[in-house]
Amino acid sequence: MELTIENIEVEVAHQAIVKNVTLKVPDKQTVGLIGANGSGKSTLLKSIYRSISPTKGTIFLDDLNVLKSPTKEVAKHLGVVGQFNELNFDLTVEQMVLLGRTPHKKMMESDNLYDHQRVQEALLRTNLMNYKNRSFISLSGGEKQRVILARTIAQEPQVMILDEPTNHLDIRYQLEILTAVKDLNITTFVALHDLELTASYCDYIYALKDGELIAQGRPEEVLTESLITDIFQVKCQIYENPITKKLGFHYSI
Ligand SMILES: Nc1ncnc2c1ncn2[C@@H]1O[C@H](COP(=O)(O)OP(=O)(O)OP(=O)(O)O)[C@@H](O)[C@H]1O
Repeated sequence: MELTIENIEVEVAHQAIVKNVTLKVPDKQTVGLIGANGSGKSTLLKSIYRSISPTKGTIFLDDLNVLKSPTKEVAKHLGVVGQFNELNFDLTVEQMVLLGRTPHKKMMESDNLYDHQRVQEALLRTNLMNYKNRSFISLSGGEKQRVILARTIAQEPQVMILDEPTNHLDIRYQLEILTAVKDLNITTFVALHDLELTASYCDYIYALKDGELIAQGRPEEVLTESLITDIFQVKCQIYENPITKKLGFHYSI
């Protein structure tokens, strides 16, 4: 399923935060979104999953008009791993992951064997089998992040949006989470701060500055020393990592 965003503008308090953004995430590709703090990444992602209404523009999942379709219809196809995962009420990890099945259920329909199988598979993929009876609010930030990913996997979306999914995660889980997402082999649009992870996991990258897209292309095309200096206001040297053979970055001020 392809995600197509055209001419999206988002204003907050009469100020343009996202300015005329047009982009595409092709079927089964992993596309990254990079930009400094405050550049508008979360706001753009929120407009896709309808947590914020854009003032202008269109968003399509293939030919499904996201901004004009019922939320439940969109949720059958679009999964989200957002930045903040706090709850005011408590659920076990397993119950939390089971919530991912909600878009596929009719009102009052009970959970069936297929739903429970999806939950078990999601718990396995995120290494959470031993946590399934734990209370969600007692978990660490990184554990919560993995539960939210498991919930999204159980949802079986064809398109996934992730806003800084590696926040709170130690190195092992950063790699595990991104690998788990990649293994789903679905259309993925992900905001990331870590440029090495971005370079190794993304097929294509968009760079946002002050709400505008200023570059796009394959990682080695977009991640240049001058672009990184422009976006993040740091000096940067790029090298080939001798072990991974992928892009490595050295920063200084
Ligand atoms: N509800 C709001 N009211 C006022 N300003 C807002 C609101 N939401 C976002 N902004 C502002 O919009 C800008 C973009 O914020 P956004 O969260 O999209 O940035 P970001 O690129 O995701 O940043 P980060 O990397 O820090 O997560 C920021 O300057 C932020 O302060």
